[in-house]
Amino acid sequence: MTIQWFPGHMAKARREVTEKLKLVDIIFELVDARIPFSSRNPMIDEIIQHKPRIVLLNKADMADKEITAEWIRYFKNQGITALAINSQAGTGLKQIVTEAKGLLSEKFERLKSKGVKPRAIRAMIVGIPNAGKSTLINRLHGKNIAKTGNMPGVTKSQQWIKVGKELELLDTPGILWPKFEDQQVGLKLAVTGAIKDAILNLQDVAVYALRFMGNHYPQRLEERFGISEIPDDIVELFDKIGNSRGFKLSGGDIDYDKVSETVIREIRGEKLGSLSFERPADLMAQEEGQ
Ligand SMILES: Nc1nc2c(ncn2[C@@H]2O[C@H](COP(=O)(O)OP(=O)(O)OP(=O)(O)O)[C@@H](O)[C@H]2O)c(=O)[nH]1
Repeated sequence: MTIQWFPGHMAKARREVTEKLKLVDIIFELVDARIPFSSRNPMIDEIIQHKPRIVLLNKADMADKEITAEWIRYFKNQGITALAINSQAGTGLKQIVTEAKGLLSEKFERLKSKGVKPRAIRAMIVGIPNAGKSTLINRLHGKNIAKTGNMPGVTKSQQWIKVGKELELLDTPGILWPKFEDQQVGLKLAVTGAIKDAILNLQDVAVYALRFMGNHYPQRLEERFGISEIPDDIVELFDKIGNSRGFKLSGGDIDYDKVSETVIREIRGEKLGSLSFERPADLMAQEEGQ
């Protein structure tokens, strides 16, 4: 799904999430484990206020395991429970209910002492487009839910999806916008496939991706593209990859678009392994510099 985020759309998205907040006990904030900072909504704390939440680092199968563990510690230090999950394969999902029960135990005890009958925990998933919200809902539900398209004149009421006996999930997730004004964030969203290729220049995204790989995973870059040494000059690096793969235009020049498209496709397709584009240390350094 592509959403053009204009102020009106952002206000509407926020209103929708705020409305639904009243219905739930807890929020499951879904982010991309490869970019847990850039794939969050910049106003999430303000929007969900003091509602209990669990951050779900989704697509953990595509991220660097050690860095995901660092992110879990980073959130924990902020008093936020974070879990690594893979919604596609369904791994890590059982833990969600366990953690939610723990976080809500006091509230439910209080309700019980007031004589309220025990009930399932009510939750809602929120996240930016492409975070994996539908995949997670389908996984938790255990079977595919038919997507209801836009039907003019039909008001869609909220539906609860039962996840075992202990959890009820709103069938429609809250979709919030990413922090796209920041160019670095935009590049990270592009390289992980969260925003449409047409929005950013392909070569810009490839430059970002190659620099990142050169700094953090040089060996994988060398091995994948059959190059012996990574030059400092980015054009030289494009040339080396182009030559190694034989991406030439008819006049013999390197086809930079083909290099760009290939680099991005292969990174997204995990041909260069599991990658994390953000580390908590980068974020903390950024915060200190402000
Ligand atoms: N490898 C991997 N892919 C995933 C995972 N979760 C979701 N995906 C893929 O990510 C893409 C986006 O997933 P969706 O469930 O459509 O994301 P969404 O958040 O509902 O997206 P919008 O409808 O745009 O808001 C799909 O191609 C999924 O197959 C995961 O844990 N691991």
